[in-house]
Amino acid sequence: MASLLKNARLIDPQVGLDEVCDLLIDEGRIAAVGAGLAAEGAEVRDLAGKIVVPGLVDIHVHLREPGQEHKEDIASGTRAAVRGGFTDVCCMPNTAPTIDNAITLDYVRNRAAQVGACRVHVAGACSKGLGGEALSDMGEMAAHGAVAFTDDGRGVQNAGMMRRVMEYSEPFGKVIMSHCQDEGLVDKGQVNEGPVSTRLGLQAWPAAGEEIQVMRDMELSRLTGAPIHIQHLTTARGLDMVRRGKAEGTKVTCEVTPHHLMLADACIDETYDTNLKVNPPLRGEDDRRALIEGVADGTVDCIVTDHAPHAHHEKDCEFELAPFGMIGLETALGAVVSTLVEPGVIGWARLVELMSVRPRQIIGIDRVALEPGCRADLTVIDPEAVWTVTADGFASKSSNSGFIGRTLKGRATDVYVAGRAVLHEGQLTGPYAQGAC
Ligand SMILES: NC(=O)N[C@@H](CC(=O)O)C(=O)O
Ligand SMILES: [Zn+2]
Ligand SMILES: [Zn+2]
Repeated sequence: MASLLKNARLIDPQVGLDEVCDLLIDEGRIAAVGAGLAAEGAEVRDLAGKIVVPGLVDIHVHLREPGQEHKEDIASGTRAAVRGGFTDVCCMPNTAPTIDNAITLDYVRNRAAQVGACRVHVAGACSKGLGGEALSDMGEMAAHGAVAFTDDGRGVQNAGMMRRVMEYSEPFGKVIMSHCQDEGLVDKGQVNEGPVSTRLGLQAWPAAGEEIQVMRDMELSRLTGAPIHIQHLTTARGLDMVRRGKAEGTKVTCEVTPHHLMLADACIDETYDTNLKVNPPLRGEDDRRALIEGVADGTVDCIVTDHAPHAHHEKDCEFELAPFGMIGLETALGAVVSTLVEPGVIGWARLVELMSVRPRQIIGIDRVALEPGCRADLTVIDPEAVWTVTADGFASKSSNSGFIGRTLKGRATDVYVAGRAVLHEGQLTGPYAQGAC
């Protein structure tokens, strides 16, 4: 059945749209956009006060399937994504077994087509078992639908190996995503190296442990011609390197997470809250502010959650023993609206670029715009919704969020995938997007 969304503020910088009008969905596509639309037989929804944007896309999530389904699985992770307002996610290959071959990749894509609540794109590994030594089956994975390659969870340690990854993958036209971490420098670092690591008496994870690989991978991109996407960038200097690289024409893009934009290492003081143990670590206040500037000035290409679920018993231990990572799918939009849009750091159009337009471009999936003919993958946002994050309120199997107890403004109320409401007035509906991608 056709759906007519009336009186919403439609925002899409791709087509220069920011106005209150109507949008008609028919047969999975946008049929019309304009004022005073009518459609016989259509379900009519009054969305006065709401914002409608091209569906949000998170290109860095960990769905944990196969192998770690006690933390998350494709069904629960994509439900969390939809609750957070996302129509698409791109999942990382650090599963068990690693997604480093076409068979495991097929498994994830087929499973997502059966139980996924939204579209699922898959990043394959660069190296076998994330070992950093032997190339993965990149060609076969590209042929079977991988959208990117990354050893996320680990940095590729050997520069020669990273060069081979870039050279080998280049003909497949897939972006290499880089988790920048020099293991020699970082060693068993737990928190950012600085006053906080000293105060807490925890082993330090220095900024240089990240920046050295940011610089190295941009140089290797220049050498090979392969595009490089810097994952979860956290430092002011790293951001400057990307800024300069872009000015020089390097094929570099970068992402930041809501937690690195909103939280700093000082938050860990006294609490030793293991939910704040993430990789890369929460940095100092100066780095945090620099990242916000990078988001505002266009250096940062996109915002991703790095949704990294871990079970309660795994995080409920000494800081040093806890795994790195926090969940983020269900809090990302509220965190971005509260930290960036509400204070006027960015406007809504820039949010759409950061969370919808650029992510699609980086992983090379179809453009979605608010114009007739486009696929109706849409997110409806209540910009005035004020809500408090609670440990028992997640659709995710895990609740290791660093935002628990915080009050956020802005929340997705409805999500359409191919014209189907997979989230309706805040409720997950199912049936899910079959055969997604
Ligand atoms: N970010 C994290 O702290 N953890 C991620 C790995 C990663 O993204 O590097 C995980 O898989 O748990
Ligand atoms: Zn990572
Ligand atoms: Zn990650």
